[in-house]
Amino acid sequence: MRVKKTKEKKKLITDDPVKNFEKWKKKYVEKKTRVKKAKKPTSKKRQYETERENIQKLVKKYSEINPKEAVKFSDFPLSRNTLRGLLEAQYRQPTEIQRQTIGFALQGRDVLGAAKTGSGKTLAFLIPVLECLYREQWTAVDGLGALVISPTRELAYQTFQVLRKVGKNHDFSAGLVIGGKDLKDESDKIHRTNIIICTPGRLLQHMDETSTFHASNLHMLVLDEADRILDMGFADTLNAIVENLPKTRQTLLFSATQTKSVKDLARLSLKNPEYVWVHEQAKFSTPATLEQNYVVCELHQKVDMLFSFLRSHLQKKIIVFFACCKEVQYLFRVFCRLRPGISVLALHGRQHQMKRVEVYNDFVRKTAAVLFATDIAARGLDFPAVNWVLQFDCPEDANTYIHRVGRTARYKEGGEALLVLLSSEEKGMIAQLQEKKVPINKIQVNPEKLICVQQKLEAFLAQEKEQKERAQRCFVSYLRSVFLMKNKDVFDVFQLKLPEYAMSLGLAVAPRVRFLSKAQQQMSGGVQNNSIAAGDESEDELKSFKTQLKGKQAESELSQSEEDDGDDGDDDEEEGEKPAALLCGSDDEEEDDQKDLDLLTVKRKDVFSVNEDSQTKEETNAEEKNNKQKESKVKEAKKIQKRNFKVNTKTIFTDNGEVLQQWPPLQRTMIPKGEEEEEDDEETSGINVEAAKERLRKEDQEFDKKEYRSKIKEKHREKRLKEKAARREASKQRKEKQKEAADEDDGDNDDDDDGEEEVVAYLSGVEEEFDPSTLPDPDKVHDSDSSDGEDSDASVRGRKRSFSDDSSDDDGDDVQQRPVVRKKPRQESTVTPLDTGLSLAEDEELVLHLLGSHS
Ligand SMILES: Nc1ncnc2c1ncn2[C@@H]1O[C@H](COP(=O)(O)OP(=O)(O)OP(=O)(O)O)[C@@H](O)[C@H]1O
Repeated sequence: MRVKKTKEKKKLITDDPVKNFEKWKKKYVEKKTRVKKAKKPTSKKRQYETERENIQKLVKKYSEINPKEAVKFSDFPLSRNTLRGLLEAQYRQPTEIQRQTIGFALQGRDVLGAAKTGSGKTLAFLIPVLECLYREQWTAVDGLGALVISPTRELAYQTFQVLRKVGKNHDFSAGLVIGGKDLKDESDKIHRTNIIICTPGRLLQHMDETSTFHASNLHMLVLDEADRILDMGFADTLNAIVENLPKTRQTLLFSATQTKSVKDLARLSLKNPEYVWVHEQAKFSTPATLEQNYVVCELHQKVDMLFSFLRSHLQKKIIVFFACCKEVQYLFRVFCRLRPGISVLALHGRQHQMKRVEVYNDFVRKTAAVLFATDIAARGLDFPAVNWVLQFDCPEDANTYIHRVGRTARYKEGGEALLVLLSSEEKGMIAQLQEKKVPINKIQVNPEKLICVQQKLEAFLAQEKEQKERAQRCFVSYLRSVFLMKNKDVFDVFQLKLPEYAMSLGLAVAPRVRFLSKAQQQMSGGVQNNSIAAGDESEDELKSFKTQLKGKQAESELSQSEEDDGDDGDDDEEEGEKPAALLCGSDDEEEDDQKDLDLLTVKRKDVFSVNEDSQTKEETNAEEKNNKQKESKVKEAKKIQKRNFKVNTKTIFTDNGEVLQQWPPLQRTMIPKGEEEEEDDEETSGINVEAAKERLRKEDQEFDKKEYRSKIKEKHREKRLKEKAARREASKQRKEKQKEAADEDDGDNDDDDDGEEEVVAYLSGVEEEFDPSTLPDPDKVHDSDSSDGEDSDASVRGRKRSFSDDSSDDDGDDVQQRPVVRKKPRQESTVTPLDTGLSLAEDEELVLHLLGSHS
């Protein structure tokens, strides 16, 4: 049946193809328009609606989140893009802090999260950030939606990298806003950025200076290392930032050492925040996989100890923490030269941004290396597989200790930490650590295993003045950092043995540390009286020093120190005095370092000029005073010069009463003594400019005269030589003619020998007036191009040899050059005709007779 039907159909088609085509076409067009109609409007709507439906579904689930049941990230109501990002970055299961905080954050609650170092706090806030903007369907035109503030550039950079990895499937734009980068470039893009990871100083700078930048739409604010950002160092900056943010935002605070200060939290206007202390009930506040020890040693043993430690841990990845930049700078350099057998890197706040990133990436990649660092590397940095953290200098407090050691033993890995303490620091520091639940054991250093490097350092310093200056700055800077520490139970600068410490750095003598002697004076209460007596020190110095002694100031400087733009007091000082350095990441270390050796100067507390009034007044007063002083000194000097005073004169007499000058040494002049007009001027070390000019003028004249005379002499000499050569040539020609006439075989070489030296001298002396006609005939016997007497002797010797030994190989050239001469034996050329006293005819007869008788 079926076969029959198809046959009939085929027949129909073949019967009327046009009809069939029309029919098919009609059907096709109908179908196409139907599909078009059905597809076009609904597809757009559906996509939009699907997204909204998805979001609604997710939001509905928020209230059902049970952290205990969340084993995988997919157990949380997260967007598909976020889940894909996590999976692609190999994050499958949430850590404890992530499990406990993500739910609250998704629900829109303010969160205070605390968990041990290396426990995954970064993702605990980045996931809610992504979800928040996804929920709002954020786009570029909406501007800034979420803000993450980090205390250091390196940490901001690291967080930015994690965000890029996890959030790569979303369409939001993210930006890294930190100091040391091109401000203009940032300004151009910042208004289109949805998520900003930043350091506080740079963010505030944009808020102040970039007109297109505003944060009025901000939905979420995150403070990473919140306790650090909320402490005094950033207080003013943070207050200013918060003022620019909308109050309706959600705020998340994370740290391993979370603040509970109500006052701090009030500043952020948190609304009913959720406290999440993951390890509150834990026995210890540091990772369980971390082994911690400390040693007590003398200050002057520390460098040897560090070197010995490195020598015995060559295959490890180590971070060494120091108290200040200049220690890192000096010890990094000398350790590179000491070649401990492991690569040494340095990271501190005085490096240019490019260098900082380079070092950071370098250390991330390396499997065995040691990084010398200040506390800019103490918080948050996630260098993979660090085996050891060595604290060369005692940390400021227990919290700093916890963050420093937290650079190892991260996320289930193991690690070791060693703290080096001075005996004066031991009691106070260990008590603090115990209070913070840090398990730490005391171990001993084996003195026999210590490698002494002092002599090598001394040798380096003897070779390089720059290194010596670095050592001096390191010395002063360390003492200053100890001096400025708040906790005086732990840090007592007056207990330190300074000469020994200086020697351990390779210095022969301990540099003078003025702030210490002044502090001592002040402690003994004698500063007021002494300040008047000490006439050599300016009032400004004294004033700045007094301010320095005020604890509050020091505190602020120290806490400020961790910000990326500087990590010890010096850096802040640099920033304060040169705001430009903050913008371009300037590294003007030498100039600033010099100050260390001189005097401890006050650093600015309010780096961002929030409390401008009182402070700037003080500063401008001091500046004005300084300028006035400088001006008056210049004026005074000019006055002295005008009055022709003799300044700085020191006269020493010999036993015989003759005047001796020791310093400055007498300047030797070309002018004979008798000609000097103002000879007595030289007795002074001051300079009489007019007299000096006059003397220079005379010396120039004298020099010109001498030059002129020598040129004239030279010309005369040339003339004489030319004449001589011409005479010689004439006599040669005459002789040749005579010889031709007298005897064909007569030789003519002898004269040339004595003149050869002079010819050479002539050629080299006055090249421009060279006259080829003065040269000896090249066809004659001349075998030497020699230009000195010795060579010309040699040529003579060579010629003699060639005459005496024709077959000699050595003289082959001579043989070729002088075929004619060699045919004639030298003796024959000297035979003179015998004078018989007869006539020519008689002589002929006599010869014939003799020949006849002889034959
Ligand atoms: N869910 C996860 N699964 C696997 N690894 C994770 C997870 N979360 C975080 N990590 C890894 O753990 C390490 C530490 O994470 P993170 O830097 O966020 O710790 P942290 O708590 O912020 O440390 P710190 O207190 O020192 O800042 C990182 O290498 C990170 O990749």
